[in-house]
Amino acid sequence: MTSMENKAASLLSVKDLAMTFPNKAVFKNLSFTLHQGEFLSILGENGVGKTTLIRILLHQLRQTSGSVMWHPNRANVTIGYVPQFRNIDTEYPLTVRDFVGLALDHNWRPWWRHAEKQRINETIVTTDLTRIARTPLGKVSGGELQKAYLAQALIRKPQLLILDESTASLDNNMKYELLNLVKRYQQENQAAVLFVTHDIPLTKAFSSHYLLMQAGGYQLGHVADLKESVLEAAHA
Ligand SMILES: Nc1ncnc2c1ncn2[C@@H]1O[C@H](COP(=O)(O)OP(=O)(O)OP(=O)(O)O)[C@@H](O)[C@H]1O
Repeated sequence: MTSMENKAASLLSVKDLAMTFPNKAVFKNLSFTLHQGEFLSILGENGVGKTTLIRILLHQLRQTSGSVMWHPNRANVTIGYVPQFRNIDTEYPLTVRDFVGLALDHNWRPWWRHAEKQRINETIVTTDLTRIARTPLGKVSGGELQKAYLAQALIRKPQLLILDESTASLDNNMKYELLNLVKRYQQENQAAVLFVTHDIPLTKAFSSHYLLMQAGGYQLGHVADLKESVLEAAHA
């Protein structure tokens, strides 16, 4: 995690970050560096500030103090985001393929250019959605829905992929299936991953590093160094 330990180029440096809401100090003095190709799991009890951190990184919230530096700069770092699972309307009319393509910026043109069609097709294949590409999103299973969100997040080839409890509520096979797709993308593209989770086995199986957020502090390290007592404390 530290720049000494990792020779890859850094993508994101968070320094002395603090966030205080009017009625609550969430975290302070949070510092870490995320490198290209790194898979960082963000762990911690409910309410410790994991989603708040992600919202700051996504510019949805402004931190109270501290800095977030992107390399080379924020405008040149493409981010993909996969949300937490939630049910969608069974009448939702867009097909999986159209839903995946929604994230392409096509300036309100009502058709896809050839290169865009190719990118959609490629992404559908790499996320294992070919069989259901023409199925309305409202008719697919929970695991397939999360794969469609992943495909939508991957379509612009992000250098950083953020998963905010995206595997919660999936069955165990689906969790592994989804994260295998994430891992393959990460490795083939030297992308970085931030994975917010309460799932310790998944952290161990897929991430290289962890950030354990705790009331009043945090721990940062290699997943091999995660201690059982720490895991239990994190497993709220
Ligand atoms: N916009 C807001 N205004 C005031 N308080 C907020 C706001 N957003 C979050 N909080 C509070 O900040 C704390 C951290 O919330 P956050 O959602 O970041 O925690 P979390 O670690 O992601 O929790 P969980 O694991 O339950 O998702 C909580 O006490 C929450 O109630």
